[in-house]
Amino acid sequence: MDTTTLIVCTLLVSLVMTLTMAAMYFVNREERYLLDWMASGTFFLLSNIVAIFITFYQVPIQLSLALGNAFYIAGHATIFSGVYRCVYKRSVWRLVFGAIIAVILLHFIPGMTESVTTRIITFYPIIIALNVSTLIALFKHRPADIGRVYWGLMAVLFLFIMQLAVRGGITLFGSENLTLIGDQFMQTSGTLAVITFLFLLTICFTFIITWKKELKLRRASVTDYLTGWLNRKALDSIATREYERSAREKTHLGFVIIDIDHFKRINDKFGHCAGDAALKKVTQLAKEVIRGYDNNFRLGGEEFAVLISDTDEQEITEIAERIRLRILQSKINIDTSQITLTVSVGIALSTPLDSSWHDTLERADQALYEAKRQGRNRISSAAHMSIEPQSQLT
Ligand SMILES: Nc1nc2c(ncn2[C@@H]2O[C@H](COP(=O)(O)OP(=O)(O)OP(=O)(O)O)[C@@H](O)[C@H]2O)c(=O)[nH]1
Repeated sequence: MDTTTLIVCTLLVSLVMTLTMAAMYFVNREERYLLDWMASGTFFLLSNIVAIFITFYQVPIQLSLALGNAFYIAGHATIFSGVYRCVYKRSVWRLVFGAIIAVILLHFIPGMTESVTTRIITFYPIIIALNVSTLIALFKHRPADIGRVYWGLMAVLFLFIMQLAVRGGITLFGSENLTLIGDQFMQTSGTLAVITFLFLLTICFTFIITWKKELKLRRASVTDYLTGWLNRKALDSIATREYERSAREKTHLGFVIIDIDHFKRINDKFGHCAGDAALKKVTQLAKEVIRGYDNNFRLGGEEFAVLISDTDEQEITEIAERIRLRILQSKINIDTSQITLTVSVGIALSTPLDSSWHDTLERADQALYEAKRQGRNRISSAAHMSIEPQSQLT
């Protein structure tokens, strides 16, 4: 393939990458790493525009090469900065500017403009280092739900690094006098590798953003927007799963149901918005004393539940008491006032008589109403009440 066709093909793929990232950013404004990847496509595009100028016009060769290579390496640096921002929420644009300036300055070293081999030996390690850094950043950051999404991008980066290493090795250790065919082969294979790389990068980036969006939607569909606690839909699937596990492992599943006392008075006195803020604060306080792996749900209104797996009466009572005391001992700011809220708590453990988790929850609910009946701001346990599981009642 002739040089011009290759450059035009690379230019078009860079353009597609830039426009795809721009379109993605247009509909996902909060995902700012898309701007880095859009900049990456733009840098690759600019490096190809410079290559076209070098091919067709009499331009100052040293400056053109410096700019072309600086843009090309900036393209790789912004892939890294986008990935870094995507997984660590931090920008590394200083590195991008540093790379651009370093590459431009390196072109003023004597011999750099004249020798392709010197340029390959100088710049390949920089490109490899940037892509290895991207790979490491992805590899080190693998939260369970999203990690899989990065495997495709990691594979593409790995293959690109490998071909760079091989081509760099051939240049370094191969024949000193590259033939014209050898030269053309190196050039053609190198440019085709870049075209494939940019094409696959665009697919991987699009996949990452689409999947992240999908996960966000899935999470939102099971989360209560006000408190951030899980909603009833989530309760259904998580409680079913945990109940079946506890039955299999012959352990107890526990429910702690929390209900804010006299919450209606807060709404009546301070208004619904203040009531919302109080609900948020109460759930934050409770969360501080709930273990990270326990699931917490908003059942509706001012009623909440904590689902505790593999537990016993003593442990569940301690958790309930920690929640009650944390809320009781905290001052909650509403408008200019500071108020203290109390909660009533009902607890229940699953028993062999339960036919499903609904029975356990029902008993915890009845225990809660017992706590209310006894004067509120207290814990009541289904174990100390003679409540039959709902499914046993006729
Ligand atoms: N601000 C706000 N209030 C809510 C929300 N959901 C339910 N409520 C209010 O919570 C109050 C619950 O009142 P009640 O069921 O009478 O219970 P209570 O006043 O807490 O009294 P006890 O539970 O018997 O101690 C009602 O006034 C509801 O309007 C919400 O999302 N935001």
